[in-house]
Amino acid sequence: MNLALFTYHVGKLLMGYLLCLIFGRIFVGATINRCFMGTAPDAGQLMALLLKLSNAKKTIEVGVYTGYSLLLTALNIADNGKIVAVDPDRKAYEIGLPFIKKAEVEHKIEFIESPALPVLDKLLEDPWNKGTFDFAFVDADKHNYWNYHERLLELVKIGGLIIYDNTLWGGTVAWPEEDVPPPKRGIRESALAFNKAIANDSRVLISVASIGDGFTICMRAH
Ligand SMILES: C[S@@+](CC[C@H](N)C(=O)[O-])C[C@H]1O[C@@H](n2cnc3c(N)ncnc32)[C@H](O)[C@@H]1O
Ligand SMILES: O=c1cc(-c2ccc(O)cc2)oc2c(O)c(O)ccc12
Repeated sequence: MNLALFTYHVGKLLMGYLLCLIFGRIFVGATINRCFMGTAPDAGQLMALLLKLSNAKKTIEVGVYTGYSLLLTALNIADNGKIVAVDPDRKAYEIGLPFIKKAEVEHKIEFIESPALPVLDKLLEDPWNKGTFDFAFVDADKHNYWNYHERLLELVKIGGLIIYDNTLWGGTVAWPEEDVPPPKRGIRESALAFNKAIANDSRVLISVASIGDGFTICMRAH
């Protein structure tokens, strides 16, 4: 990577970070210093379309943060639809909660403050949950995506959808490792391993949409 490109990327990151701090303080009264973590709006639009097209009612979200994708899901499922939304960070969820309330969709959400793996395992203990979810969205700790995949495949119905965010990780999955800034290398490795594994998984059909930060759209085939 040449120096100009590197300076451009670092400058963009610093400017985004500063704007997050300033606007977070002014508008929300709290420091939202990781606002870059929200799902990209173009990817969000695709997700809204898929929720509507698939007529999703019973859904799971792994990784809520301040609730952009959660609100989007709540707005695009039926009024009697449900979202099991899991994140260990309740404080972040509570920053977005006033917007969820204003949109009058809070009744669709069961927020569970916890890491997701034990919650998914608990759901799987009840055989009535197996094969009953229409839709799942995964946007959490990237090194656990395969662990989520194994569990979610048992929870979603045949024909149900699972979307994984950040599977292109800023495009770095296609770069030579030496061009990738060291802080991005760990998640890049996880993304590469996940992408390879899911591409070889005969239980699913997938499409990697190069939208936002990379959306792997996955349908349980059998
Ligand atoms: C990228 S953010 C989610 C963004 C959100 N989907 C949106 O559109 O605004 C990632 C979230 O994953 C959560 N997270 C990290 N480890 C987790 C885990 N083990 N289980 C569930 N959520 C986790 C973090 O607390 C963080 O809120
Ligand atoms: O920069 C990030 C970091 C994450 C992230 C890292 C570690 C975790 O346990 C959870 C999330 O997620 C991101 C993300 O989803 C995104 O769209 C952009 C950036 C990041």
